[in-house]
Amino acid sequence: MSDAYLALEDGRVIEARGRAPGRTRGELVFTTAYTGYEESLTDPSYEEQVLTFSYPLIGNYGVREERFESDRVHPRAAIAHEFTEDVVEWLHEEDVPAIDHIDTRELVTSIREEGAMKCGIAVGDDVTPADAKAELEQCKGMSEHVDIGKRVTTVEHTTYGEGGDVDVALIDCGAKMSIVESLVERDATVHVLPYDTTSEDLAAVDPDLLFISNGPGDPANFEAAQELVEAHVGELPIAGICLGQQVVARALGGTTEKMDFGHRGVNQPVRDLDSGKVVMTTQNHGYTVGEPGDKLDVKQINVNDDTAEGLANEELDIITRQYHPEAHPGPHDSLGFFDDVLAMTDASQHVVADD
Ligand SMILES: NC(=O)CC[C@H](N)C(=O)O
Repeated sequence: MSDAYLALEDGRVIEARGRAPGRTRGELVFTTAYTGYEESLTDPSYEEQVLTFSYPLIGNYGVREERFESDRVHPRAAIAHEFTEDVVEWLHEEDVPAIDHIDTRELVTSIREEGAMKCGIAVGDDVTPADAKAELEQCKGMSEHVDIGKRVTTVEHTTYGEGGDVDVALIDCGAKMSIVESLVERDATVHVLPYDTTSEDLAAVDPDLLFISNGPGDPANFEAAQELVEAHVGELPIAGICLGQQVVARALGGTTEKMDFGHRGVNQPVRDLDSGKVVMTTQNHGYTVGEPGDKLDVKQINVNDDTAEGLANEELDIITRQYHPEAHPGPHDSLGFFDDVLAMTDASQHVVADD
């Protein structure tokens, strides 16, 4: 008998050691990041997912709030080969089930071979394999979480960096705090606005730049953000990170598709097609832009699988990234993205589209 079970969509039930109790379900994914567990666990893009760490020891440098990317833990459960007491205590307080003493190498291989899959987890003194299976049966696919934006967005307009040089409207589809900080550090005033902000709401802010944030789930479920991009393209410079890139692409006639197991880690190589330069990037996504549409050019690609990592339209003042240039966690290679984005707000550079 064990005190923790993980039921997988492929029919297996795996025994583990229970570290934080509870019963839950979600899409089982993995990250290869070897640092940054505080940032990953508080990244809103992990909402409705169960996060497996492929790095075997998680928690070796403690838990500090100043590293958090949001005010709570977002994955529904966490899995590692070994969690330290610090992390276990934190997940316990946050009511997030955690399991370890599990063969994560084998689990990650299964996800790579079979794709991200639904799972159910049951942790506690009296749990049985049937409890984990019952959770699995109730697990929805990612795209079925149509209201996912509501659970991760700000409720009201919040301003950071008052009195800055430019006003950025950041549509919060589940934004990481370090995106806000990266802009404020560069003297922007950041208006964090709800995911369902309308054009009328945006007019009240009168921003110099429209920025669509990262966020969880299927970009097709962020219709309001897509409509904002459609309404303001050519009139405002537009930027996007991760889900933001996907939303911008969809708004301009592009398509998005689900990947088999996604990209999650801090060493994803990306090639810039103009310069030929390769940078290491932080990533966390399960969807990707398929066709960019005829208004956007693919400017950067993933070295491993050629998927679109950066899109742009210089005349319309649009730049997006599939990866996370804010680098929390991860390498600082692409922090210059924020300078490029803010440079678009320079009126002398901004050409208004005439179609
Ligand atoms: N980090 C993100 O913004 C993730 C984007 C989207 N939810 C995906 O999984 O592809």
